[in-house]
Amino acid sequence: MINYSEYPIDAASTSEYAAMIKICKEQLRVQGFVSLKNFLDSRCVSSLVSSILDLEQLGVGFYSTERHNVFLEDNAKESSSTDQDAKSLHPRHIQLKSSKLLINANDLVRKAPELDILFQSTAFLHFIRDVLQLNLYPSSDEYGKYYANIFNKGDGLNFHFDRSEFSISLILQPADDGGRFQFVPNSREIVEGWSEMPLNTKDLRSAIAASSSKYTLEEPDLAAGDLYLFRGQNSLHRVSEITKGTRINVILTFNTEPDVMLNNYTLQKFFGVTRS
Ligand SMILES: O=C(O)CCC(=O)C(=O)O
Ligand SMILES: [Fe+2]
Repeated sequence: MINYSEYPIDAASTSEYAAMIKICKEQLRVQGFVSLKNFLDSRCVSSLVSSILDLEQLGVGFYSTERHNVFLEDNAKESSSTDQDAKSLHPRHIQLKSSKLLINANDLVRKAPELDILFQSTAFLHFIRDVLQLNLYPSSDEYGKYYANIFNKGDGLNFHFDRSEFSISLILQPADDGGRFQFVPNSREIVEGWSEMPLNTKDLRSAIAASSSKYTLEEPDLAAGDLYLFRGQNSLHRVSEITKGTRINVILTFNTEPDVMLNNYTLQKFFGVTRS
């Protein structure tokens, strides 16, 4: 399942393990992002993709479509305060659209047992603890401990800063066109200073170029089987609109406290479930 020859997460006392952790930590420190190419072997990826697509075919999953600003904050109060604010093109006032289909852990567990094995694996837990340098606990939320996101044509996750400190994601299938993961490391400050929110890659590049040269737009090549860890709180990012094919990824949820549960708002809005 895991490509242990390249990623010896099961051999924590070896120098190869130490070297791998060092590289991951350094990339995370500099960019807030690290990807591990081919973390899952191709058999495991194919099996997960077909299980997830079968579930989608059966009508399992919740399609959410929402509007949000880059800060994922409610701006209703500010935008109604003055006419000028209402006309402002400042990122805080621009509502962006995101949509995707989500299949929760409860629906995945029987069809995709590999995910559960990976999620429960102590070697994997120790590995992400070592890279993120945090005492992490696997989520015990029956819906949110892991979940698949399926992006079809027209779907995407528009520009935002995450609310959570970090995310751990497995890419199972990139889109045939579009669906690019793009991010601007440590960009919160410049984005807050923009008078106009760029809405596409070209305008984003110009807006970045107009500020200090220390900012860059990163667009890592993410392929099937890659694992990535991302600190998304201060780095503007998105999954650009899918223009061809289907993008599938799985989010694995680890928290800095044990027994964290998703709140009802998130469960209803993105998972389409209410806890019984
Ligand atoms: O799907 C991805 O690769 C990124 C997802 C993301 O940015 C998020 O869930 O906040
Ligand atoms: Fe995000």
